[in-house]
Amino acid sequence: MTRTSPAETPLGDSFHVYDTTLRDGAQREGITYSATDKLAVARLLDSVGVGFIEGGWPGALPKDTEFFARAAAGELQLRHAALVAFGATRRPGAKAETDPQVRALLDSQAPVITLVAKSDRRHIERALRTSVEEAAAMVADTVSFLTGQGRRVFLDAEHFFDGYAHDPDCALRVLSAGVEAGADVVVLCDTNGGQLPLGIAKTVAEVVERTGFRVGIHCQDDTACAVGNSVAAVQAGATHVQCTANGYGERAGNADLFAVVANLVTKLDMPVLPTAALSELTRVSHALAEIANIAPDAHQAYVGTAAFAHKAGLHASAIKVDPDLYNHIDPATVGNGMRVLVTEMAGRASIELKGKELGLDLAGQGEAVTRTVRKVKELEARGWSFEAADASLELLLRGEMSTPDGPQETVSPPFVLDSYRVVLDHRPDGVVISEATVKVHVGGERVIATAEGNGPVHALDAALRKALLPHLPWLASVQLIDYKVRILTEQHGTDAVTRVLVESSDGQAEWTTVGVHGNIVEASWLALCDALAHKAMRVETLTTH
Ligand SMILES: CC(=O)SCCNC(=O)CCNC(=O)[C@H](O)C(C)(C)COP(=O)(O)OP(=O)(O)OC[C@H]1O[C@@H](n2cnc3c(N)ncnc32)[C@H](O)[C@@H]1OP(=O)(O)O
Ligand SMILES: CC(=O)C(=O)O
Repeated sequence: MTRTSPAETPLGDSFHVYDTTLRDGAQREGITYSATDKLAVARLLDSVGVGFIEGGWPGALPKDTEFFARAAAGELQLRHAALVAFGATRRPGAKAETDPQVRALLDSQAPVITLVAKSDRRHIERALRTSVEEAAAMVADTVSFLTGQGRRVFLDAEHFFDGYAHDPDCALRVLSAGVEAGADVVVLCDTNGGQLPLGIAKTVAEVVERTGFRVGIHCQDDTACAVGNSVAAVQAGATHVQCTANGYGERAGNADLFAVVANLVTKLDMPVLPTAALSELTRVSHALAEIANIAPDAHQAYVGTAAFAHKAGLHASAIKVDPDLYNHIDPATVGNGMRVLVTEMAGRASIELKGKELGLDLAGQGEAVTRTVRKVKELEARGWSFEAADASLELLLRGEMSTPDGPQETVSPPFVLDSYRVVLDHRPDGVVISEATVKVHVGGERVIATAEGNGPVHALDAALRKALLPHLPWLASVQLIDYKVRILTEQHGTDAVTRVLVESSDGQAEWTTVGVHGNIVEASWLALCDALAHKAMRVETLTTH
């Protein structure tokens, strides 16, 4: 693996998208990548065409050493990116060629090496306990040793912005030492993440003008401005931007790769990724969250599942006319999609758009739409919530729709409840068992069934299945895959109501239903009944069309 610059990317070596998920991203609390995870992350990052992938710090972390060894042995074939090893310069007073950490960088066989160097006088004197002259010599010696060995070298100037504000000559001296010794890019790091966009832009522009060096940017997110700071730096002249997937990183994180590149491409018209890659961003962001074992952030800009989800009725009414009126870009550009949420904030347009999303023909259904809006608002005021329960909403809307002949098209329930009873049995041996009996009318018969379960809802579900299965064979494929309970104390003070969301699957589709009641078992029952009614409706639609 000898590539030292990005391949097959529109801007080639003139602009660098540099990813440090595997080094700085791994510094986030809660992330621990194995070497195998790292290889998988690198492949995904390469698939979206980032120019450089910083794999870690060989010699400092055994897993990183293993990652580079496995990459060099052929386990990592990168199509676009060049692989980078990260590490520190030689120690004060040492020789670069014999410093074990510098040797480990060389041994990693990475074609590109990023060296971190302190550029703030206070850090040099207090943390490194050395002089500015020696700090510059540490940089110069290490860069020239590594470039002499045929490696491309970038220099991460740690604490640059704070250091430049405190003592600009010292900060620039460190940069000059790197460039004069052969470093290609000096990366100005906002290590403490305390900067704001205007300040970043001013300093970057000033450094570019004063030095003429190729400048990169590395922003931490401690002011929640890492993405804005990175974009501002690029606008001010930086041609190398360091980011991490989903903004993973130490403390509050780093600049989010996906937001930074999407901003550069869609707002500044800079083709920093291969053309086809942009529409892969959402998929890759979620896949990387999976490997990091972190739930994807639904509200993440561009790639979150809620990034283009519209809840307010006024928004929906304009979106009905033209989605561009409330979307800052076409969501498909980044591989995402638009959704309309139906809640108490819905208006008629929200229901019309949701109906379209659900494949319902609402032409001539103006009254049904109005009634549905009213019902949703009334129900939500009592604790129901439809935004995550499309299946219950669809049943409600269909229930309000008229047929061409006039009468309402009621969604015929697959069974009619006579009664149910649940008892809890605390046995002498301490085992607690629930037992449920259901009495239902199904297929023209009255059926009674009893079953046990480890909780009341489990027992109820088991008894209902027992009663219905002989009459509704499709039930065998329906599984309850998620069950969420929320106690809504705010609704009635001490008289709390319970909201239950049930997610079901038949192996092909997944759907969510909701039930609300003062009693948790009844709330669960209502959600369960909607789940079966929704499946029955789909079975009926399939058999009648
Ligand atoms: C801003 C950033 O995020 S940079 C990336 C930081 N990442 C990490 O620290 C993760 C990996 N780190 C490690 O595994 C360990 O800290 C190691 C292997 C690098 C060093 O471990 P140790 O030798 O035990 O030293 P320790 O971590 O206590 O202190 C770091 C040493 O490096 C020195 N140092 C710090 N920055 C630099 C630098 N840019 N160049 C050279 N030396 C440096 C410190 O002065 C300190 O020296 P000292 O041991 O003489 O006091
Ligand atoms: C190099 C780096 O990670 C920083 O300065 O924040």
